[in-house]
Amino acid sequence: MTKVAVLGSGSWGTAFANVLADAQVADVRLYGRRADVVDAVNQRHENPDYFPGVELNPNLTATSDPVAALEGARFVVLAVPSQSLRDNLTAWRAHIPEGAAVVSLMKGIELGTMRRMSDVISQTLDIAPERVVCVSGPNLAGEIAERQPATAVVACPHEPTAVELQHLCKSSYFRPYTSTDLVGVELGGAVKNVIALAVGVAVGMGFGDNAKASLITRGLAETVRLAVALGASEHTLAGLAGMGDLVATCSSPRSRNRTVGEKLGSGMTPDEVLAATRQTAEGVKSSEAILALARANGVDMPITEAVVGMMRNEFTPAQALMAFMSRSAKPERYGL
Ligand SMILES: NC(=O)c1ccc[n+]([C@@H]2O[C@H](COP(=O)([O-])OP(=O)(O)OC[C@H]3O[C@@H](n4cnc5c(N)ncnc54)[C@H](O)[C@@H]3O)[C@@H](O)[C@H]2O)c1
Ligand SMILES: O=P(O)(O)OC[C@H](O)CO
Repeated sequence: MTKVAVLGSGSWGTAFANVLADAQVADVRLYGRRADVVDAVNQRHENPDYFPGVELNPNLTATSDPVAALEGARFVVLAVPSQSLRDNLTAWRAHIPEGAAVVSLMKGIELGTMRRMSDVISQTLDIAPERVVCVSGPNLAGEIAERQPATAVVACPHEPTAVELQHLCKSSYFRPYTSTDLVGVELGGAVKNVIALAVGVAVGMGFGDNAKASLITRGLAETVRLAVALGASEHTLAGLAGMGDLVATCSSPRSRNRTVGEKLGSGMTPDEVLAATRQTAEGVKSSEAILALARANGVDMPITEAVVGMMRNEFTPAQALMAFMSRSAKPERYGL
């Protein structure tokens, strides 16, 4: 059986490891930092912190020893916060098997370097981009842990590697497609978190579906502008890792990013919101990196700019709305 190591036993690491175990074609080992989580997965087949009452596949085993998790792995799946990926990888690097493909589940851009996660992986591990895979799409971990139906995209510049992972994670409730457009898939996943923050702000301010649909649609337009400028195909952004994920995240009260925005829109300060947020809401930090990337490439991203301004406490949600609505009148454009 193909061995897969999943490093990170938070929300998505646990749910994706369970997808792999349910697909029944891989031997899956989940690494977690906390002994109590590892014990609960092994003994009670449950991760009570994230999915209380959800029964995980009994064949899914967990360990708090990353070396044991990584031994003999053909795929190494990474499910940690984007901003901690580089440090985590540096600690794990020596134990990642030669020739293993490395899979990013992250949806963020590194602060400071403006790098996509696949870039951070290739650079830190000194491996070719063809060995790096990204899985993304409309994948709210809670729904997937409950085995509700979902689709995703498995992206890798080396298509046979994407197909190999596709077979390992295809199950009765999880349907993965493949793509070779790693740039488009990663940017779709990272930018949708920022747009979901903006939609949350609108919800928190008490606005309705017109405002949400407007932000989703114009959010997609600015995502496409950035992604195409960086070499992605605009078709990728019309697919599951673009529009699909944007719609799921912006519509779901389960989204951490939308929830952060909602609190901001309802009058909490950025500091109060962050103090009340326990899980990873990638858009908070990645919005800064995405805005920097956009500016470096001459791309206009007004919604991202508004989110950054609100998170920096430079202006209020009401001022951000006013700035957005009073932009100059122009023809509708999608993409560049
Ligand atoms: N939760 C989802 O629904 C979902 C779905 C798709 C993609 N993602 C992406 O997956 C990535 C991980 O998200 P998550 O939801 O699993 O996050 P989480 O907060 O639920 O879990 C993060 C995990 O990383 C571990 N970790 C390792 N180093 C860490 C550090 N330095 N700081 C904090 N935690 C550290 C934590 O112990 C925890 O197990 C994010 O990029 C997120 O955007 C999440
Ligand atoms: O809870 P969020 O906002 O991190 O979104 C989770 C997933 O990325 C949705 O696909």
